[in-house]
Amino acid sequence: MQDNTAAADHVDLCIIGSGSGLSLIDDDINDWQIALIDNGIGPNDAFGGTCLNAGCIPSKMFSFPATYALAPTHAARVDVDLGVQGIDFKAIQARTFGRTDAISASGLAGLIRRENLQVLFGSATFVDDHTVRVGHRQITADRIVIAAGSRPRQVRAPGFDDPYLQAFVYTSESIMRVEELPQRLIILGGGIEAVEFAHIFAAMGSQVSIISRSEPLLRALDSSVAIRVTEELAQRLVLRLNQSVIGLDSDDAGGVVVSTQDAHGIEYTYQADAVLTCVGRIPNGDQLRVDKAGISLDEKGFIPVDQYLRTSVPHIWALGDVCSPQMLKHLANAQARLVKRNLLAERAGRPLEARDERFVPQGIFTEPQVASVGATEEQLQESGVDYVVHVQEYASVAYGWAMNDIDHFVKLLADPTGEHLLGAHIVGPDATILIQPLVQAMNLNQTISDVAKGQYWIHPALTEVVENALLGVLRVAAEQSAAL
Ligand SMILES: Cc1cc2nc3c(=O)[nH]c(=O)nc-3n(C[C@H](O)[C@H](O)[C@H](O)COP(=O)(O)OP(=O)(O)OC[C@H]3O[C@@H](n4cnc5c(N)ncnc54)[C@H](O)[C@@H]3O)c2cc1C
Ligand SMILES: NC(=O)c1ccc[n+]([C@@H]2O[C@H](COP(=O)([O-])OP(=O)(O)OC[C@H]3O[C@@H](n4cnc5c(N)ncnc54)[C@H](O)[C@@H]3O)[C@@H](O)[C@H]2O)c1
Repeated sequence: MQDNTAAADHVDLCIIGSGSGLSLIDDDINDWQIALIDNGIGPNDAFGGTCLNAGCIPSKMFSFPATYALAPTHAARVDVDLGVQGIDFKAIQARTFGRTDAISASGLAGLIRRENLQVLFGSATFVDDHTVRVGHRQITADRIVIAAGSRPRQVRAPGFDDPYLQAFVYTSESIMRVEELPQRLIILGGGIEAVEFAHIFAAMGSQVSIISRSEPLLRALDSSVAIRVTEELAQRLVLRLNQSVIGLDSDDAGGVVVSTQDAHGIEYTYQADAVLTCVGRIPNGDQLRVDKAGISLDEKGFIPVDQYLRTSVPHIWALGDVCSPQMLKHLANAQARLVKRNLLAERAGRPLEARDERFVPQGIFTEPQVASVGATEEQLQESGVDYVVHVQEYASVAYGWAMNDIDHFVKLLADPTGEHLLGAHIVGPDATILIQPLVQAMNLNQTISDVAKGQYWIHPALTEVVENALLGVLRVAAEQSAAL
């Protein structure tokens, strides 16, 4: 990576982080001198952030072929006898990283050609609110954007800091580049990464066990969805729930032993060839010395930002995982677009634009797929908001019959008048696609009636389950108000 010491030490804009921060750089700000600082992702110190190098994109390039491995089970439901001859893990690795590494390299090469941009490789720390240090350079900037992302949380238990044992421990940044497919893989954690990687590695041929300190998996989701996913994964994987990890040791056969303890103090041991930690991510603000710029982190380590994505220091902005607990790429991208518009607005003396993050959807690419937007039923109950609920089974529509689906559903939560959705949760095939009209309805303030009745729904496509879910929740609301 270029570290051009002849370049100016004062710039108009300094960006920390080459993930979503990269999209700030385009021809609209060609008249600004820009510094972009990045310290790289994963074992290769890859340029371009998490999504491209170790997150959304490679993990989905693994999970798509993994889903084929379940085709025999799905096919058997509709009287087709399929066999999987095998999955070529090395070929999937080569195809995935052949593509993402090339995009990372060409993206960097394209940036370096920009005359108004200097790219600095290393870890940025603040010296004061206008000055950032990277290696031996100090860059002063009129404005700074912090887009430094997050990193995997480490497990704190005896053995996890042992250099010999660390060779067996992987995170999302290293597991997809593992030299050999582990025969026995233990995944620690019960969240999104855990269920996505469990699906991938079980399909590739590893014996996968998930160890989670709570129950069900995906506990932050609507509980009916979380329970459904947990039940289905339990049919294919070993689940050890409600157990806390208390240690890691070597075994006599060249592997490792993970020790756990349950709520009653009973201890268990599990042998593995590799351990993947999926116990959450830590925002990287703590490594930036933001206090030197006059910024304090919140109690969870995020950089606080206002409705315009400005930090407490008006010329320092933040976006993405470093300031957003949801940690989702489509949110980081939207924030980068907003920061860009606000930088231009400020330059032109126009009013700033506020963010709208009421209805940020989420898709989880395990088997079964999950998608959700808005409130869960538990959140509505906790906050005392009145609601009506309707669950529409895939099995209730013609395409669900064609699939012979018996397990999956769309769950809608609406205000008691049946006018607007409060939450939508889907578990089952193509959930991440089926949710989109509901995301649209909530973000564009469309009524349930308009979305359900104001358009043609293709017959007999699976989207009819969404249409019927909308009609169903309208019916429940009407019945409830008639009963009052
Ligand atoms: C396995 C996995 C799968 C995921 N799948 C999905 C998905 O399917 N859908 C989805 O929406 N989201 C997904 N995510 C989340 C998504 O990847 C992140 O929300 C998103 O990439 C965050 O973007 P960002 O720009 O905030 O941070 P990043 O893309 O991480 O960019 C931050 C950059 O800053 C650099 N940096 C950090 N500290 C410093 C410093 N001090 N100095 C200089 N540079 C620094 C880092 O090296 C990095 O390049 C996934 C995440 C993981 C781990
Ligand atoms: N498809 C997607 O959108 C996608 C995919 C992967 C990751 N991500 C993003 O990345 C972020 C991180 O994912 P994740 O699965 O690591 O986090 P998560 O917050 O979804 O799950 C973390 C899990 O680790 C457990 N945990 C936390 N601390 C622990 C400890 N000390 N010991 C044992 N268990 C512990 C939690 O109980 C939870 O089950 C998420 O916020 C998510 O938005 C998104």
